[in-house]
Amino acid sequence: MSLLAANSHSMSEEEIDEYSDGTVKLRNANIELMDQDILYHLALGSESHDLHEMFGDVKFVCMGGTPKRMENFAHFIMNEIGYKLPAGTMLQDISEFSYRYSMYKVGPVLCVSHGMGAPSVSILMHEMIKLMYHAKCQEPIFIRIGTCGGIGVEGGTVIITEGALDAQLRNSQEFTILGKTVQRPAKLDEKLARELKSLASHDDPYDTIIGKTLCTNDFYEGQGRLDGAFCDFTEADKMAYLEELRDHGVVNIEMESTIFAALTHHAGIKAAVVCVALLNRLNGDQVNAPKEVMNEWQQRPQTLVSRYIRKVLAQKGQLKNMFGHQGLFGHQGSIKSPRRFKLVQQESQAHE
Ligand SMILES: O=P(O)(O)O[C@H]1O[C@H](CO)[C@@H](O)[C@H]1O
Ligand SMILES: O=c1cc[nH]c(=O)[nH]1
Repeated sequence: MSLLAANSHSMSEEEIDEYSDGTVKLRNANIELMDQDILYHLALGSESHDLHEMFGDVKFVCMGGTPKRMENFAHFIMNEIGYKLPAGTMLQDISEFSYRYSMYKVGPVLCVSHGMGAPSVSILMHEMIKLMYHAKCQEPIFIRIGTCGGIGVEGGTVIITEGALDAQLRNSQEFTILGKTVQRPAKLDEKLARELKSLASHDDPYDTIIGKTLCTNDFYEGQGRLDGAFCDFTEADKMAYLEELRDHGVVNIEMESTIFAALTHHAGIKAAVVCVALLNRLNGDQVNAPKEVMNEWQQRPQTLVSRYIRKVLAQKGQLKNMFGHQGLFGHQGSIKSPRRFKLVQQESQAHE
């Protein structure tokens, strides 16, 4: 009998949406049969760390391209939800020794950097979904907090993705598995997108809109820029392409939404993408807003997501309960076998 047939946890496309206990299930029966599962790029392991103890309370997984943005978000959300670290402790990058991604935990919120583009996000998503599984997290929600180029929208506009399209305008992500092409739907949670939109305030000094997002594998030629190292098309070609995208309902371009949507959907995890536009691509290609302005713009998706997290926690009556929680320092202390943890670190360093 094949491994998949032998294991009741391998799930069909229909079943995965209907699991009843709220925990994340894996579509891979192999994992349960392994002695240990090393989440190599996170510097964590299912035997070396007590993942349930460390991450079992996670409800929100927020991701964005850069380690600094996610560290800032961790500090921001800590303040927003009134989470207190134990005296004398500070936020730590849990995945520091992977030298790949950064991860900060603030109570029920995990803040993780994902790097640029589909391959980087794909590796992280496999390990994050497995982390949710090992930790037995209940119905975690994944949100990407990103930046993008706007199409017909001004820099500083916040854009919630209602449909993620690949470079051929398909609402899916293409994978090559064992040499074969596989398409998986790039589905985000529509209700979550609407709920996020509803949390935009009339008092916000910027627009928050919902629209389709184009996801490319490149920042330059792939996004129709004239300012890459190479360019074999004219400005008129570029403008015709951007107008075509606009006619299709596309309001922004970035580089991770389809893989993020496809893998969360495949795992039965609700997800959303919220980005801020750094420029209006109809007006140019260079990202040239002053640093301070861009920093303030990048805060905007974080503010929207924090309103959502606060709302959910308030509904659960958990906004104030967090003061008594075990802080991050406590979680860092949940390594089951320090020796194994050292090995994971050494292995990570050896692959640097
Ligand atoms: O701001 P982040 O999250 O990194 O995302 C956007 O910025 C990068 C390009 O500058 C791409 O990864 C794109 O998707
Ligand atoms: O134009 C842009 C800006 C940010 N990120 C992108 O992928 N494209």
